[in-house]
Amino acid sequence: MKLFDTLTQTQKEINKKVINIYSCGPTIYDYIHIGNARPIILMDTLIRFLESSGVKVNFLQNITDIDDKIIEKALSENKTEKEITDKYLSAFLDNLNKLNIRRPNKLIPISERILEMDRFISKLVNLDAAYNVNGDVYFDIQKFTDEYGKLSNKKIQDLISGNRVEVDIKKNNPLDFSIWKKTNKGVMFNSIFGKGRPGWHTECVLLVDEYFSGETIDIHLGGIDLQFPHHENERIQFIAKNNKELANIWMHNGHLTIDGEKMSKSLGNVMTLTNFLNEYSSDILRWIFLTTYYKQPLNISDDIIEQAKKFIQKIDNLSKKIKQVIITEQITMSGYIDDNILDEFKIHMQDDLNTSRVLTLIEEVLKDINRLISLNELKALSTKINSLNYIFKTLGFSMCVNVFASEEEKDIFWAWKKAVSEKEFEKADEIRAILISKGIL
Ligand SMILES: Nc1ncnc2c1ncn2[C@@H]1O[C@H](COP(=O)(O)OP(=O)(O)OP(=O)(O)O)[C@@H](O)[C@H]1O
Ligand SMILES: [Zn+2]
Repeated sequence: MKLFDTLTQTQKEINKKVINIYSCGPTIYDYIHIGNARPIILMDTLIRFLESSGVKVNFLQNITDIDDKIIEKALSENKTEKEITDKYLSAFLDNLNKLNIRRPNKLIPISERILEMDRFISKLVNLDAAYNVNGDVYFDIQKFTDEYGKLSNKKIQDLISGNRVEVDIKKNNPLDFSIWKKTNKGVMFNSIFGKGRPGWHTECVLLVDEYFSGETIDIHLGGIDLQFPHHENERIQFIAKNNKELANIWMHNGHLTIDGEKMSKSLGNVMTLTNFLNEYSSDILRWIFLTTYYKQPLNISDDIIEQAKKFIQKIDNLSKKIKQVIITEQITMSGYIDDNILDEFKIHMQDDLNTSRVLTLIEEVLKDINRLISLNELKALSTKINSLNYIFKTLGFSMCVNVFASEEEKDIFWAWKKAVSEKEFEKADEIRAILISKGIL
């Protein structure tokens, strides 16, 4: 399949039997918002599709449980960092369950890798790619001027003269970034450099390096806001240590916006995922994300939520209709799938996850299904419905169209018909309520 790579700004072919993937995980100091769910659902869609095509996926994700934001929150709430991270990690995992996310093969809290971090940073220092200033360790950009800035298409000189970086007298160069931070505040760890804690950019690259044994991985994913400096800094450390690219494909999702602005904790315009899922559903959020090319910004609005609700309602109504057809026409659905529909689905997904085109395909299949029902051409019905259900499952939706009616359901349905025809309206109403609760009417 083809996926867009930020580094080369091209669509790259990726056709392997085993695919290694890394995605930057959350910093667990607060509930995640629906913007944070965009890379999560994007990754889930990609992995589900790859696995449905027989690819073995090794998916690694970190949990940033050491960070200044966590320390600040712990201090402000008079709690330990662990109390904060335990609370938000369990909320995050609960969110993943409710979103029906295929779990990473490995989900590693960085606090479990401090020894390895020490070794990784020492290696960079020994290679002269980093330097220690009284217990603060910095990456030395000056040694990598050929490579630094390539991922985000920035020139080192522009970055310095653009005054985008704070001046720190301990650094050789204003762009050098902290990889081990000496500290006397908040949680800290022993290292050969003294007490401190790791820098965020090193957390991710260390895990990639360790878990995938220093080999270039296939896909690295994160939101576009992480492209610079976070991913640039991950990449340069990997190159410094291994003399090879970190990832073959750098995937970046566009922002979820609200009133045209990035949804972000710092701007205070967030809707937490928990609240969204309480009010709407995981299927509604998935549908909304699928409407737009993942690299484009996507604005969340009442309007798009309404459209999503209508879609889900349409599937629900169809499901009921099919169940009634199965009962009244006494048909049994086959297990066959329409290969043409599946082929088309695959072609769109292989085209850099052209999910909006997949939604159009779904609408076409729905039209076909309704046409077959109105013409009473029931033989071809099951292959269409099975194909639709296959697509829903592969995209991680929990909804599907009924293809079966139990004997009990059939009996209740006919009892209702009988009550209606015999004008026993009270009884008919009672049975009708049962049929509604069973999703038949
Ligand atoms: N509005 C958004 N739309 C899409 N992706 C986003 C959005 N905000 C954050 N992300 C992505 O979510 C993932 C987790 O990011 P991170 O933990 O840095 O977010 P955050 O600190 O909560 O962001 P913020 O403080 O801006 O709300 C990253 O891949 C990031 O790019
Ligand atoms: Zn990262």
